[in-house]
Amino acid sequence: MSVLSDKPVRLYDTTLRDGTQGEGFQLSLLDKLRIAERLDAFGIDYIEGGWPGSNPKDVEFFQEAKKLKLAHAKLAAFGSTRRADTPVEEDPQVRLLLEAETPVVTIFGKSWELHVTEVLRTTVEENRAMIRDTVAYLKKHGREVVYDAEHFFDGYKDSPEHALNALKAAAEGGADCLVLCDTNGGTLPGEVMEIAKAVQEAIPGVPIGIHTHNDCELGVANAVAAVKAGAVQVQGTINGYGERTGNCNLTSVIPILQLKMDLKVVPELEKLRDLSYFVDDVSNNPHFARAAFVGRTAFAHKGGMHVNAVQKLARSYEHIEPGSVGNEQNILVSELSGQSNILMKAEQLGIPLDKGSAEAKTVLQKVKELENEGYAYEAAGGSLELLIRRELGRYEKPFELKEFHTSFRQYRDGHEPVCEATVKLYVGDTGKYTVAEGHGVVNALDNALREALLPFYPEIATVSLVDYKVRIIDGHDATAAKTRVLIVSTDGTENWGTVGVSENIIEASWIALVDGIDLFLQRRK
Ligand SMILES: CC(=O)SCCNC(=O)CCNC(=O)[C@H](O)C(C)(C)COP(=O)(O)OP(=O)(O)OC[C@H]1O[C@@H](n2cnc3c(N)ncnc32)[C@H](O)[C@@H]1OP(=O)(O)O
Ligand SMILES: CC(=O)C(=O)O
Repeated sequence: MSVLSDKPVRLYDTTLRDGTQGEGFQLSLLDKLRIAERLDAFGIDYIEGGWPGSNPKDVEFFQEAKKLKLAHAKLAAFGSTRRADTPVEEDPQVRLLLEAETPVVTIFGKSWELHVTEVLRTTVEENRAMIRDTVAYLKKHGREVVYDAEHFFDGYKDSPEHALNALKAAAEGGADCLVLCDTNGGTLPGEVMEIAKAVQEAIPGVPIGIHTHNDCELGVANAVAAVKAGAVQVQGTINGYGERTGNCNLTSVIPILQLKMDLKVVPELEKLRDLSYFVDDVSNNPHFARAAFVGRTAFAHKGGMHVNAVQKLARSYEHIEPGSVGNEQNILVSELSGQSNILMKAEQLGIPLDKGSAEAKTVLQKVKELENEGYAYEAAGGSLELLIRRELGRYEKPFELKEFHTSFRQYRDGHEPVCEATVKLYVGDTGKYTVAEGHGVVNALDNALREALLPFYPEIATVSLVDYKVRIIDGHDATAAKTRVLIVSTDGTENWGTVGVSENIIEASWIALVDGIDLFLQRRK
């Protein structure tokens, strides 16, 4: 028995085809092959690799993909029906579909009369013949044929009779699955459910699938509605990449099917977040922090009341156990915190702190005062740690700063401009005064600070800056606007964020910079 036949719902991934129709999502041949391997390892049932009739990369993909050792997934080549008035055996695009030599071929065809007459500019009879002929031809060549009924819901709403007749043509040709597509993404879940049921009554015995787009932010909801109505194949993309606002997000629909609807679709759901990050990384796209299930903030608790509750019982504010999708709980500290947030952060630092203690209240009050001045500790865990350490007497000053100075020199002879910084500090009784240049003022300050500290703390050579962000915070009550600088430092193993706020951008940068080094030295102690 096929591994797939055990599954209540099969997952059909089109990241490599419809995903690449999305703006900003491009994949090289190697990227496609790597993603295909990962999708297979994760337990995706069908991987649509591309459209061989579209470009040489997709032709090559199917050649190269033959060398992949896929353990579970079936590869699908995607294309359209034959063109109007062209015999199917003479259609070059259909020939390329066969030459891809995949076990599965997916073709799309028109369901909406408007598209038949206005876009294809042919008759409804010829459209049905195009669908029937192409499916039958591919079946004759031994392929499993998935039929994507483009614009099915719009077509059905316009004329149920026409849309069903077009779909029947695919069933007559022998299609293995009829996939109802919400191509323009404008259909609502109730409509999807109703129409999916009507299709099964009109064409009994042929499995149906669902392919949705996210134009109304309903891609996932519509796929779930179709499954509830009997669909057994769900098409979508990892992280919802795809044309316009994207496709049904498999990264959301998979945990919904598995955890909420009790339909086991993948063997190791806890690998979901890694897969999501992998596809972002390979396509060089930033991770979407607020993504459901897999986003960085999906289980981040900020409000004091919530943190208090999750400390007692995680599920009081978590709809699933974060680890079940490979994610984790994150407690944020901010002006919205209560003592519970501070206690949890202190516990993570290994510092015992009691609720109601003077120390807990002092730290909380300090955080709220500083956030009111413009500090933001959410992304600056390093500065927060320093604040807690200082307030709780777990801090030893590694150096005493006396002064710093920066300059920017622009030459008139075409010489590159130069940024220079000086730093004067003391480590114990020993004073140090250094001068350094840099590509910018912050870089020059960073260089001068390191040069001053290196003789005392050679280990800071491993620390470098990985991110620098500036934000202007509005002035209020007749105060001037302030600058908030967030810096992320790394020692190659761990990253930590620090924050500085001042009316002066250089001073704000300096505060964040010094905190970054200071924290590293505190932790070493
Ligand atoms: C809903 C979907 O996502 S379907 C997938 C859409 N994806 C893509 O379009 C990406 C890949 N596309 C391509 O690389 C190119 O568009 C190609 C190679 C397929 C076609 O390129 P060209 O031959 O230059 O045609 P062009 O793209 O300008 O127009 C598409 C043609 O296909 C025809 N066509 C559209 N849908 C279908 C269909 N289901 N069956 C047959 N022909 C179709 C159109 O009528 C049009 O032909 P016409 O201008 O003679 O009327
Ligand atoms: C087939 C397809 O990609 C669509 O209808 O959106």
